[in-house]
Order: sequence, then structure tokens, then C-alpha cells
Amino acid sequence: MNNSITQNATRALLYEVVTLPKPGLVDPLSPGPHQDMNIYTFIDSSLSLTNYFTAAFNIGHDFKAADLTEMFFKLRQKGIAAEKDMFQATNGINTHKGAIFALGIFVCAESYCQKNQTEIFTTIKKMCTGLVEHDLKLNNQLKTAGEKEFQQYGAGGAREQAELGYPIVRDVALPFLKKRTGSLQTKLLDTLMKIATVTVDSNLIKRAGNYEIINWLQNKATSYLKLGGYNSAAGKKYLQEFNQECLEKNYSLGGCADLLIVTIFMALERNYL
Ligand SMILES: CC(C)(COP(=O)(O)OP(=O)(O)OC[C@H]1O[C@@H](n2cnc3c(N)ncnc32)[C@H](O[C@H]2O[C@H](COP(=O)(O)OP(=O)(O)OP(=O)(O)O)[C@@H](O)[C@H]2O)[C@@H]1O)[C@@H](O)C(=O)NCCC(=O)NCCS
Ligand SMILES: Nc1ncnc2[nH]cnc12
Repeated sequence: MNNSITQNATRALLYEVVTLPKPGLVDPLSPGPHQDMNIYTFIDSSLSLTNYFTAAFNIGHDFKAADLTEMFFKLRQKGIAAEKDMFQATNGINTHKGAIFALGIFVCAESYCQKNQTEIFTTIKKMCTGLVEHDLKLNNQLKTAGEKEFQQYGAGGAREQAELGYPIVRDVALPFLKKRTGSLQTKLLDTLMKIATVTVDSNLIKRAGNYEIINWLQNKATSYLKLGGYNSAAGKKYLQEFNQECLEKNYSLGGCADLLIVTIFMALERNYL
């Protein structure tokens, strides 16, 4: 099935990756600190997910029971299969693991909300109730970076955002993007940095090997926005230097990128762009 929700999901992935210069992330000018991927890997990865978005749409559209955690459970099975499709399309490189999770939730929830006239962030909260406890607190085989970070620092990462109903998107990124003026490139770069002012990015913690790095990121992003963001000469120069610093230190902002992707998706759905 082709409809605007699934198309907007793919558009969101592509809008994010073509935006440049993004510190710590792949863009058309540079793979940044991700030497195993480039812009073409992201195009292949994005296109490999179109069937997944259709599946996520259908799950939301067809779901009729009262307990929305069951809808998330159905989606998760499709998400696991989508990760395999992504790895096949990218020859084993992790481009979009976080986005498969987050954007799948948004597509499914948006489809459910259109059918049932409910509010999306509340719907997501209901879908993801108990996720942190299920995946992190009751799991005694913590293997992935996010799982280990929960054990070490109590950071809930991608799962916590989902269970809380994506407050960073709802309260910070989406209102900011809606108001921001300038070119689309400026708006998306500034929104990425706005996200970085408040995100505990598990990807960055893993690369840096410490939790204190989050303070560094949040201070950097705040300084950039204080300078006037990408619309100002000082902001532009600051972002270029920040980009270079992430490259030299091998710092990735993968979690912030995923939150930008779902913010773009919501902005497209609400005609803010
Ligand atoms: C819940 C899952 C997302 C998986 O969690 P998992 O425990 O497997 O992994 P985490 O380490 O927790 O990573 C989750 C990814 O989510 C992104 N992220 C990080 N912080 C946040 C945040 N605060 N809010 C939202 N999202 C966040 C981030 O994804 C991006 O980074 C990835 C690229 O990283 P990179 O470093 O290049 O690649 P690596 O493979 O890590 O290797 P190196 O290069 O470093 O050596 C990329 O994916 C971005 O999108 C985090 O990485 C979900 O997958 C899950 O539920 N998994 C279980 C299986 C399942 O049910 N799957 C189906 C889901 S519907
Ligand atoms: N542009 C990007 N670079 C690296 N990881 C990402 N995850 C999502 N978008 C990304």
C-alpha cells in the first residue's frame, strides 16, 4: 500500500541523510566518523525499509484490541525482520537500527491515530508501556551498548524515549522546527543541534566510553544555537569546527539523528515543512 504516511517515512530518512554538514554523522560530503558507510549506503538502507513501513502502517490500521502494547509487539516482529533486510542491503553495516525502531513506532502509531482519532504521542506511550522494565530491568543478559549503559549509568536510551512518548520530539524538536525560519538545510541542522541540547545519546556514550560526554555535547549544541545557528556566520563556522572535532575523536551522534528523523516525519505529516 502506498500512502503519504509510508512515503513520509522514507522522505524523513532521506531528508536527514542529505542534510549537511552534520557533526558526527554521514552526509553527502563525508561519512564523518562512520568509515564503513556513506551516502549511498544510506540510500540503499532507506529503500530496503519501504516494505517495513507498509507493514507498520497496516499493523496500526488494522489493530482493534484495547491493549496497545500488543500492537507494539506485532510491530517489533516486523522490526526484527526489517533489521535483517537493512543488513542485507548494506552488506552488514548498521545504518538505521535506531531508526527502524523509532520510525516504525511513529508510522504504526500515526496510522492507528488516523483510523481511531487518537493523539500520537499518547498512543506511543501506551504502545511502549513497560518497555524499559521488560528489555532492560528484567533482562540479565545485557549485551548491546544501550543495554550495558543502562546497567552502568541507568540510561534508558532509545527505549526510554519511546516509553515516555518521545518528549524530546513533542516538546522540544517539533515546536522548534515549526518556528525556525530559513532554508530547509538551516532548519534541519538547527533542529539536530536543538535535539543535541537535551539528548542522552547512547551511541555517543559508547564511542566516547564515558557518560560525561553528554555534558560536552549539550554545551556544544547550546553554544552553536546561541551564536545564531546556521543562519549566522559565527554559527556556521562553529558547526564546521564541531564537525571536524567529532571526526578526529570518532564521536557519533546516531541517537540524535534518529530523533531528527522522527521529528522530520512528524513535521511532514503536520505540513510544517
Ligand atoms: C531498542 C533498539 C533501538 C535497540 O537497542 P539496542 O539495545 O540493540 O541498541 P542500543 O545500543 O540501545 O542502540 C539503540 C540505537 O538507538 C539510537 N539511539 C541512541 N540513543 C538514543 C536516544 N537517546 N534516543 C533515541 N534513539 C537513540 C542509536 O541509533 C543510531 O546509531 C546507530 C549507528 O551507530 P554506529 O555506532 O555507527 O554503529 P554500531 O553498530 O553501533 O557500531 P560502531 O560503528 O559504533 O562500531 C544507528 O543504528 C543509528 O540509527 C543507537 O545505536 C531496537 O533495535 C530493538 O528493540 N532491538 C532489539 C531487537 C528488536 O526488537 N528489533 C526490532 C525493533 S522494532
Ligand atoms: N546520517 C547518519 N549517520 C550515521 N548514523 C545515522 N543514523 C541515522 N542517520 C545517520
